Amino acid sequence: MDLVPNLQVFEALGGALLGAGGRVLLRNGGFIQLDMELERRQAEPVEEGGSNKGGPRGTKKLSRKEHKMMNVIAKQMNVEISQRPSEWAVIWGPSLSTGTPKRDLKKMCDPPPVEIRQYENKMFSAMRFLDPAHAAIAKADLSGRDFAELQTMYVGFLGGEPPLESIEAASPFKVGLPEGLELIPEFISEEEEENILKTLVPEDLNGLGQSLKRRWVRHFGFDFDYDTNNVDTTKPSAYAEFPKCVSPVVERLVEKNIVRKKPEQITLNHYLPGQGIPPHVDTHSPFEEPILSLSLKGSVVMDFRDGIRHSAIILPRRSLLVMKGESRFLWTHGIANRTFDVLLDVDEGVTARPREPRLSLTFRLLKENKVCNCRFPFMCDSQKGKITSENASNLEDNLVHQVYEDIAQHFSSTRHTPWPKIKEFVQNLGQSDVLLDVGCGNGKYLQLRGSCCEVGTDMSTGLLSICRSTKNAEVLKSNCLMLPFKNNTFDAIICIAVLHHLSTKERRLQAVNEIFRTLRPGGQALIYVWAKNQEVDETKSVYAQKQDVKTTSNDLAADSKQDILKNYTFLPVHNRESDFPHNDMLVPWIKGSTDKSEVHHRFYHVFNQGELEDLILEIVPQPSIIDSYYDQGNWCARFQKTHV
Ligand SMILES: O=C(O)CCC(=O)C(=O)O
Ligand SMILES: [Fe+2]
Ligand SMILES: [Zn+2]
Repeated sequence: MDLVPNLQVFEALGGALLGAGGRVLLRNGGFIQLDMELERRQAEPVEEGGSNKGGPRGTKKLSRKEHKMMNVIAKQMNVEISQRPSEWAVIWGPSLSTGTPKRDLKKMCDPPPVEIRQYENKMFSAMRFLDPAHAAIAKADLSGRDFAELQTMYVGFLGGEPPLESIEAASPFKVGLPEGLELIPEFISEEEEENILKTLVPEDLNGLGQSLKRRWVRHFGFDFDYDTNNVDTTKPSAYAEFPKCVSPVVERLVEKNIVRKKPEQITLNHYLPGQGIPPHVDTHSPFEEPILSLSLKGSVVMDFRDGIRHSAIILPRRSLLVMKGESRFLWTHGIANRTFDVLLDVDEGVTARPREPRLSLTFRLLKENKVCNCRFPFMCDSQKGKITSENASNLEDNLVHQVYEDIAQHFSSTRHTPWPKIKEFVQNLGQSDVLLDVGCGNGKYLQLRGSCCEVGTDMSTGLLSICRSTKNAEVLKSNCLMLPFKNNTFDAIICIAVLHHLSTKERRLQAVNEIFRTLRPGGQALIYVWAKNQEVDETKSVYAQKQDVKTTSNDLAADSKQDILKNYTFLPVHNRESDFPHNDMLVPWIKGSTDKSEVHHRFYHVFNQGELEDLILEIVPQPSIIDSYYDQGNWCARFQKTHV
């Protein structure tokens, strides 16, 4: 019997999704711990009758652990565990969470189960055998064995029937098709596909494409700029001509009236298993509807989301996806970074299917007037409200200052540990150096040097009183745009996680100017701001790793404490599943326990790489930046005021 099933999937898991500590990235962006006991187990001596690899473990230990696992499963399934063999058994390990197809699970048992049920985001599968004796054999064979080196399998018997598989979990259309979406199967023939794949092989396009974090892209007609999410129509792409192999496709699009004119722009995306594209809406103003995506080489599940609605749609190879109406302008579309998809198979029911490499061609039609008049103003770059110098101060009052008043206690309770590099900066100052902390919050960077002269400023009265009561710190209420200090006062200034709450560039410059003005010549300042990019070298920041509650721009007002948000529907709400798609966003703060939690939204301007340095260099004469780096989701810069 094959005891290491589906190695391929697991290798892929290990390569792409297995994070530190044996964590597996879930489809919803969270993590599950693959085997919390792995390290402990390996350190333990092997009991009699057990081996550390492959074979069943010491029976006593096994049964204790197994008992625990079965209790967990029983609770989740709402089915009793039976001590005696029964026709239904449950196995911990191979499951939808590990991307194990049912056929692989069948192969592990001899005799095989006649039915398998799997559940989304669950680490177990239920198996029905023809005879309870077969279930007993499966338990004897599999319980306590390693599953592809990653975890131990446990098997138990069920006292009743397990829940039915939820069709919801993997239905191609969880909530039905988004309005305006159409999928045309077999839009191109196998020969046409082969012809395109022969010409557009990513490896052959040396230097012509762009390697993005999670996929490889190349543009035809006009380049697509991922910073602005727009095309520059004044500059045709270096490869303006469409390749000949796509001509039949373009002609067919017009012939079949799918488009009213020939598309002017094509984006080629190439995805390896584990890769994807973050949820997004193609910017409205540059492109008219429809937007088209042709799938080649491999199939994939594409997720459409509209606030709380989610529709997962299988895109078979050679099919054409046509996005019009709501599906074009309102719903986001994206492909999760995973090595397998969970889907509903006619024969197998809910099951996992390993991903294959996939190539897609997105066809877009340029809009002549570059103005969109769609019905979804809050999703529309043409109709969105804007942050202006007139409303910026109000916006910060409502979406920053007021929020920190409301969450002061809870916020402070989550902010204990000083970050090492900031602590180091402060502790390297001389005993007589005077330090200013602009936006000091609960004062976690104050008094790291014993009783030195330090001043903190903040806009939150709540946080300032925490500074006073817990540290007896010298703090005062003041806006970083207008520091109440004379020129050239401080030996050092820190400004941590403050500038990203300012809503226009002018105001961010003003704050840097205030830091520069109050710093003495020769003094140094350290600034931290939140980065748009929350993942560097495949490592997510602590923020990006946490699971979030469901909040989207559309149910904004619904579960938020802030009535005022109606005035700011043009600001999208970030959800942690994806990178920040925009620089200016609302970030939810969840206050309280899960069932009685309140959601507060704070305004953030997240910084692009290099943006902080550029800001500093507009104010501070060169050479001044001594150090700049990325630290846990933040861009950081240290500069010195040169002697004048
Ligand atoms: O790969 C796909 O089918 C989608 C690509 C896409 O959404 C895009 O390029 O904007
Ligand atoms: Fe797109
Ligand atoms: Zn629009």
